[in-house]
Amino acid sequence: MKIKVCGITRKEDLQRLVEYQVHYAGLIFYEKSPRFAAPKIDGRTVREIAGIKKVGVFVNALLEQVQRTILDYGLDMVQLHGDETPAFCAAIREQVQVIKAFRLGEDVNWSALLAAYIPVTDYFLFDTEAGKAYGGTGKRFNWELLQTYPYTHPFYLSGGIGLDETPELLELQLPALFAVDVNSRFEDRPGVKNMEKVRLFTDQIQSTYLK
Ligand SMILES: O=C(O)c1ccccc1NCC(=O)[C@H](O)[C@H](O)COP(=O)(O)O
Repeated sequence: MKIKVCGITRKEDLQRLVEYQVHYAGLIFYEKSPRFAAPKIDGRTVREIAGIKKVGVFVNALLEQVQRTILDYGLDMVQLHGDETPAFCAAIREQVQVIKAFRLGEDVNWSALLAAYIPVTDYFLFDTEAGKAYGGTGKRFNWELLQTYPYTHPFYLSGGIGLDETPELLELQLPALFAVDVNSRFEDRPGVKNMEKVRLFTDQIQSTYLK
């Protein structure tokens, strides 16, 4: 299982993720997020750090803004966390791989939600529906829903995952589960990661799954 740590705003945290062999670092380019990366870490700093895939997270951004940020920050992937259309995903996918995020609650109609996005994305990400918030809420959704996921299209599991969830996470038998995405449960404050918690988590995941 791959690991993504989202909400990175500091060079030192990004460097530590490389050291811990985390696969993906998420940088949030949504100005209403307390983890908005742009004012805190610049493109050159991010581009110069190798050894980890950088994922830019956007919420209903303009195509040109996403395209410009991909180049400025050397993004490997884009995660679309708002109400982006399949056509928008397809346009971004001409440049980099695309993760489309969906927020889940108690129930889901998988085909109505996802079918149109399968041909235009590389991965899905399932996060938690929590009022008007787009992400980073620290809340879990009903993981039982995942037992009914009907596709082979790979997905990231997200939403409220902390160290307490690791045993349950490691027991999940879901063939399409590709990666786990963590964020606010590994912070001292928004945008400042608690790297000791990240290290414990990566050790637990990596000792179970072959990297
Ligand atoms: O984290 C944010 O502030 C955020 C704001 C707006 C859109 C997306 C955002 N985060 C995206 C992520 O991929 C988070 O890791 C995901 O929502 C899970 O967060 P958490 O429940 O805190 O683990």
